[in-house]
Amino acid sequence: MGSVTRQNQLPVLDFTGETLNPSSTRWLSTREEVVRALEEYGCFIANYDKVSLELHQAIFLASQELFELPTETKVLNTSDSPSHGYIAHRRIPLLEALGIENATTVDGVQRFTNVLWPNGNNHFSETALSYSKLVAELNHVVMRMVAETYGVEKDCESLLGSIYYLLRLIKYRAPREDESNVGLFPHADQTFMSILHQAQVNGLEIMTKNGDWMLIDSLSPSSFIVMAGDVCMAWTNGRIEPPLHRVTIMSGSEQRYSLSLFAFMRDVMVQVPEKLVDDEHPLQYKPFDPFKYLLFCVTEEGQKSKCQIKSYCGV
Ligand SMILES: O=C(O)CCC(=O)C(=O)O
Ligand SMILES: [Fe+2]
Repeated sequence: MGSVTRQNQLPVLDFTGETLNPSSTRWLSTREEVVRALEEYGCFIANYDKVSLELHQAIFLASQELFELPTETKVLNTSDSPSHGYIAHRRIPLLEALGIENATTVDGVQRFTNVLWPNGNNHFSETALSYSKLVAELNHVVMRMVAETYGVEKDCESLLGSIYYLLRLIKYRAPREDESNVGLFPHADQTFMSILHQAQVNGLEIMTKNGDWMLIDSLSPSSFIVMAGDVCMAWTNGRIEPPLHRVTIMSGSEQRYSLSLFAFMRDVMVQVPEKLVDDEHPLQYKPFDPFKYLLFCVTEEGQKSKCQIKSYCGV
């Protein structure tokens, strides 16, 4: 695999003001750029200022406060779904993560807060909920733009109704001299779409189509990385491929805090829209249940697979 390029080559697309209005010309031009970026890189940087600087600061402060809780408390955040609860890998000692299931709903956030702070923590709940809702809006905009560009709006409607969001709060500590600097091994997300956001410390690297690792840096508080997942690849019949990405933490750096808002789907069968199948693009994926796909990924067969989504539902 190639070396890491420092240059941030990802397209930066504007999602402020007029762009967010579906009847504006900026919406139309942006939707073309969205699809071009997703087809080329599987991701792009969105400049999105609906998350204010205050909210950006508040959510990362809330995250710091959360990780300061004792481990006995953090492990109480369990889930039936793989990797949705508390993660502290022995294989990757630098990483610690907590997931809030149904993070765009009052119930989901309350449930999480009640487990971690039995005496309540309204400030945390309100911050996590506002953040998740605003970032989920960005995901909706991107999904609509993709659907419109491919002319498959109707097919997209049922998917939009079946989305649930997981907000994963992540903390990486810096490695000691004798430790590996792996924060997260190379992987593609099992989501439809993921929206990543970070505090000041870099570490995220994304693989380009020619096999180079590209360090994502110079991000501002209004920068969000919008990244396709496996389910999006299947739905678009392979047009949009999720990028491999990893996290590398420099020794001597500060702790790194990041957030992933994951769009997963439940109670729906994902099926390639008819319009996306033709002689040039023969059907590549059978209809599948994206929730069962998550369960497949943690089976022995899923773990061994080089491309899990193809093993699960590839034609
Ligand atoms: O920490 C990051 O920036 C990336 C996190 C990530 O890739 C994930 O949670 O799947
Ligand atoms: Fe990821």
